Amino acid sequence: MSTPAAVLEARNVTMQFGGLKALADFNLTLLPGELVGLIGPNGAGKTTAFNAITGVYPPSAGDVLVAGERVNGRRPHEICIAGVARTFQNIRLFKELTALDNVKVACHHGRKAGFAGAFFLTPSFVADEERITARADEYLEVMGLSHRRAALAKNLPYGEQRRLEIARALASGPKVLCLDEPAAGMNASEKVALMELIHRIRDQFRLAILVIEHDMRLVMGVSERLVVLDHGVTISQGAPEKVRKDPKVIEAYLGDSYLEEKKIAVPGAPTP
Ligand SMILES: Nc1ncnc2c1ncn2[C@@H]1O[C@H](COP(=O)(O)OP(=O)(O)OP(=O)(O)O)[C@@H](O)[C@H]1O
Repeated sequence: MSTPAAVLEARNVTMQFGGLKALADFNLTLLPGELVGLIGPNGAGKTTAFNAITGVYPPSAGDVLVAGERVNGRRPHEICIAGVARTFQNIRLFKELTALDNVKVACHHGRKAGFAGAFFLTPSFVADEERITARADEYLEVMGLSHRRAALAKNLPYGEQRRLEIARALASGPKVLCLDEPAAGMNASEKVALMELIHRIRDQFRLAILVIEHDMRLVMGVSERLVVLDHGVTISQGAPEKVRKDPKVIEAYLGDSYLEEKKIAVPGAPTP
């Protein structure tokens, strides 16, 4: 049985690459409107969790459900249609297209107009096209990019390219938005502004958002709940103030020397 109203569920999802278990028995339930941070040191399995959820790799074991529907084995675009959109750690825009066209491409999801409509510019095709342009403009506005609508994606400053990726993800009309390090490469004030923006789009579109972010202070400030991975294993989860004090999290991030220095006992660890 799926949890009522959950928009996304991962149940015991495991990703095995040869001898490496990059993700082990990963469980996650996202409700509409929840903003959850997925954190952990380098190589912890965060992107692997995203890849398993969004169909980049089919999970080696376990299930992924979108709005109660099992989506294991579906292709990424099919999972996107089911309601999960994502951005990537390395920006993946159509660099030679304008900002507007980058968003319009995503707005075309599920569009029925065929070749004939496009070739003969039938009235319904033109009306459809206008509606899509208007929608794409709205997403650009939400992300503060209206002034860049005609600019080629490759010519946008880095921070704006990241915001354009989010605009494009929003344009597919998702229930769940997975953001892989959306603030990477930004300066401190850009990061804070982006996190405020992520909060706003969550409220405006009533989205569930799962965000990977390395900046602990930032992600703790923006998320209502955190899930912490280390070596593919979920070592802690809960409210940021609880996770922040969890010795297992401190140990994973900072190593034993920090714990010894601060005299913090790790549950389950042998006493010296
Ligand atoms: N396609 C793959 N084939 C083999 N190993 C992989 C593959 N993808 C990821 N891994 C390995 O799985 C582990 C988890 O990687 P992953 O990228 O998910 O970590 P991460 O938490 O996102 O790290 P980072 O914060 O550095 O991006 C790493 O050891 C990585 O080398």
